[in-house]
Amino acid sequence: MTTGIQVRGLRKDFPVRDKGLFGPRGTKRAVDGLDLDIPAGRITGLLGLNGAGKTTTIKILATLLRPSAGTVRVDGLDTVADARAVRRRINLIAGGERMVYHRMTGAENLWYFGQLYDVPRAELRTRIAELLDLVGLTDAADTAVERYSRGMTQRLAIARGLINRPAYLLLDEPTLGLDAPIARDLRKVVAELAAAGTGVLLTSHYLTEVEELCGHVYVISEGRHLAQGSPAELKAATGSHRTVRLTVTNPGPATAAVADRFGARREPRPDGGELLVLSHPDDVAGPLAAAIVGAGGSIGGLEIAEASLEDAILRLADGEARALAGVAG
Ligand SMILES: Nc1ncnc2c1ncn2[C@@H]1O[C@H](COP(=O)(O)OP(=O)(O)OP(=O)(O)O)[C@@H](O)[C@H]1O
Repeated sequence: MTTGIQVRGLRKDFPVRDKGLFGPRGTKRAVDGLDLDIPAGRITGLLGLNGAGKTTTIKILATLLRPSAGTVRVDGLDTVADARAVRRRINLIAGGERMVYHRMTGAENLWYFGQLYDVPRAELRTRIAELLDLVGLTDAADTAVERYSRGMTQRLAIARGLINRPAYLLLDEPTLGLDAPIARDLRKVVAELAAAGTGVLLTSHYLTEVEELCGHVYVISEGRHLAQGSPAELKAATGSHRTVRLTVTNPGPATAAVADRFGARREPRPDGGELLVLSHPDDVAGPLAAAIVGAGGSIGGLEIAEASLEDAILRLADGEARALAGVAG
């Protein structure tokens, strides 16, 4: 049996009316021929630009929407033909959406969703206790959700997403609006689940989160594939480099020549010093500093900023905007 989630040629068209309720009918293509592979035991990222179609894709994977064309297979099962069996294998946690019932207590919600996911009753009671403990809601188990804070509600949504011990977990902005310590705990739980074999698909606007968790990332734009690779590969492919900032307190012609030789930009400082800024794929901070000292320069400060996935995505977005506008990159 093939394991993992395979998305092939996925397309989703939504019917829309151009002008108001009685305007001409048209279609909005939200997803346009996507191929994705989400293996078990890994965290795969899905990042998007320009109304990318991430939420639509995730809803199709979760069997909540039918594709207009293409297929999604979960451990070989089709999300349309075998929807029930697929639902037992997957679960969805969406930040910012109403995933739980506000009139019920936390424990009642988990009981309800546990039954919906066919969790055996004998197992359900202990499972609920474990999950409430995991998300720090044991003390609030019997409080109605309408009295929960936003963070507590989101934590309950996380417990709900794990109630059926899903083989695949779909996370759509799971840390949206969460306090930093809770977001950090959630990242830890997700990493542990993946290490234990769960396949995870993660979308997040917090790119440091994606960079920390995801081994492989797909970048999509307007429903189409734009790029894929590990965060390191995406950074390399887009030329996103680490940046070195070195302050020379006594700049002169000799240090300027060194800066030019390394291709560093020189920025005068109000105190008479000079800031050298250099982006480079290699670790050049040491050689640059040594050459400056060798040329009689004194170093007032040295900062190294690692290239981030955010830089890479911004570069991809920029390239995409140029392509859309017909400007040569
Ligand atoms: N039910 C719908 N009817 C018509 N158009 C829709 C519908 N749902 C989504 N769209 C459109 O499809 C495109 C993709 O939407 P989707 O919500 O999947 O994107 P997204 O990548 O999740 O975006 P965001 O990051 O802003 O949440 C958008 O242009 C959106 O307006």
